[in-house]
Amino acid sequence: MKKLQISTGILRNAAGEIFITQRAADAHMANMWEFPGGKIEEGESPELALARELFEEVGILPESAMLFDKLEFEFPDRHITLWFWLVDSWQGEPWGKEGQPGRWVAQKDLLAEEFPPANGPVIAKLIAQA
Ligand SMILES: Nc1nc2c([nH]c(=O)n2[C@H]2C[C@H](O)[C@@H](COP(=O)(O)OP(=O)(O)OP(=O)(O)O)O2)c(=O)[nH]1
Ligand SMILES: [Mg+2]
Repeated sequence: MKKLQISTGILRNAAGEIFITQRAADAHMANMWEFPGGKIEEGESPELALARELFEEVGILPESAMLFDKLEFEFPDRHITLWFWLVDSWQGEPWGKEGQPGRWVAQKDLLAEEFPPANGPVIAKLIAQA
């Protein structure tokens, strides 16, 4: 079974909105919306992976990151550990740098059905705290 560690950023602006992006049609969890992020590479810390992935995918440099949740999930073909970082300060303006659609959503309006099943608990926690 493939084992992956993933670092993702919950980018939240001063209005309490979160920037989410849509996964590609040919990717695992195709077309689902997600918190930008990706695989932690060999020898890389979760924080460093977060900064690298956020720059690659949405063009921002995080200035702070607080671990909000860490979840394990078993897909039929892989076991993933997801690190969800709350980022409320960054340099730049997030956009779909890899051509992916992106949008701001009020924290209370996040919809679990739009995200991969692994995100269920973190979406519930975000809504509860909105
Ligand atoms: N980025 C992100 N990935 C998520 C979320 N929820 C969730 O189940 N995943 C899963 C989907 C993928 O199996 C994995 C993330 O991999 P990825 O495709 O983003 O990896 P990556 O950016 O490094 O891209 P690549 O190397 O495959 O090109 O985690 C989420 O909210 N954000
Ligand atoms: Mg990614």
